[in-house]
Amino acid sequence: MNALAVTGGRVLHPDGRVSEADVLIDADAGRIEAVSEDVTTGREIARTLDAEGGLVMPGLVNGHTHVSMTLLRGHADDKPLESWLREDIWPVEAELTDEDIEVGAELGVLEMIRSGTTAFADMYFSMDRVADVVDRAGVRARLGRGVVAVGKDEADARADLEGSLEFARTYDGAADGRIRTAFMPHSLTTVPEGLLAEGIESADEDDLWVHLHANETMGEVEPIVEDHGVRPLEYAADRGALGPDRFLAHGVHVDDTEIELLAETDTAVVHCPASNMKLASGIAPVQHLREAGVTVGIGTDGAASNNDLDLFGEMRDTAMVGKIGADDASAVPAAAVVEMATSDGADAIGLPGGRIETGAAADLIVVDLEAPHLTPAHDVVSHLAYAVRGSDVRHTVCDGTVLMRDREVTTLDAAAVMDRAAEHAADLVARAE
Ligand SMILES: N[C@@H](CCSC[C@H]1O[C@@H](n2cnc3c(=O)[nH]cnc32)[C@H](O)[C@@H]1O)C(=O)O
Ligand SMILES: [Zn+2]
Repeated sequence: MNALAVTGGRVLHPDGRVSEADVLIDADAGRIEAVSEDVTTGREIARTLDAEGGLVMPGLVNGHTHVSMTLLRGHADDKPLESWLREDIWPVEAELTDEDIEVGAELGVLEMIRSGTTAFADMYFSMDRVADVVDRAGVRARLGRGVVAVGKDEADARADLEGSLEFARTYDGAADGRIRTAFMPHSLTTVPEGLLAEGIESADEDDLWVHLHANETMGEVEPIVEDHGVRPLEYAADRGALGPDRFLAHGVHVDDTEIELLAETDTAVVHCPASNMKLASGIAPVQHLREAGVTVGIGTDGAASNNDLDLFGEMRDTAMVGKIGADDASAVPAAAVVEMATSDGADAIGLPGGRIETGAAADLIVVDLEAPHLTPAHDVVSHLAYAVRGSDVRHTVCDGTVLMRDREVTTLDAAAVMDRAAEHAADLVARAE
């Protein structure tokens, strides 16, 4: 066995307990072999990661993003979804080249590795380039090409749809299985009903997952109710968009019947609190969704509506806005938020990881707990939800491979990635003006 040992720290167990333990990893198999005190005794250990003064926990799962949008970080702020997309984002996205997308994905993945995210779900264009970055950087991802029909003629919209299915078929299982895919219609209002139903039927024939934005703003809910006389998620269910191998981003404006429908169909929701606050979309009923038995993950959404990809910030936002939304300070407690960012997130997007236990995927991080803002440590789980920042992550491991050691990313050249991204972003915005 090519043994990697994470030693000297405390471990966050799947039941939320924290205890002193080492973690033994089979680096070739990408699997956790043992979680116990002193895993090194009597064993030949090829490499060690020092977790002294730190917490070993599952790598975080960013359940919904558009990773290459890092190039648009800070480009257009302070607007609601519809006008933000149409007036600011889509015109710039029309100028994106394949290389821009690759460079933006490198920047986003670099940021995620440095803030403890080991898996993410991504919807964007030129996804072969994003897949290449995921492969090189060593993270795990569920990737899909977004389908948008608005502003396109029938032939172009159909080509977009075929492209999404084709990408999903071709790349599922790539990067030694670290890449999984999905058919990704953008939303219920940007893809017409015929195309939506047809695309989902084709996806089902090939056992592909499905991911879309749903019930993000009232502006998306109202036209569906007006045109079809049903709530958006009833409309979605009738077109095959709900089920255990599907997940929705946002789910902000969902009523009781829709929450029931999500639970019955075992459809997961990825909550994106920062994006929902920044675009003033509304407050998702996270406590209510969880109580109804819906699997809820957490996502940053794109960097243009966040504006970072730090899932620790997102955990804090999830707890805070969850309480305001429920008008109850005991709603969405720290432990729930940690679950949503780890095991529930992994389940929501259907990737391995999210648990530190024997037999689980070796996707884990070490969080440094020795810092003023983390002192005293009455309750480590509380710190994870409320006080830890992405910059407190010391090491990041995915699929048994060390992606960051002592804050040094090993799979990407951080300085070069940042330079290239800044240059491409400036050119991109200049072209669009
Ligand atoms: N093939 C499609 C690409 C769609 S990718 C996904 C899209 O989602 C957009 N997006 C980013 N954040 C959000 C959000 O919060 N809600 C809805 N769409 C978003 C993003 O800008 C991108 O255009 C096309 O030809 O247009
Ligand atoms: Zn989105």
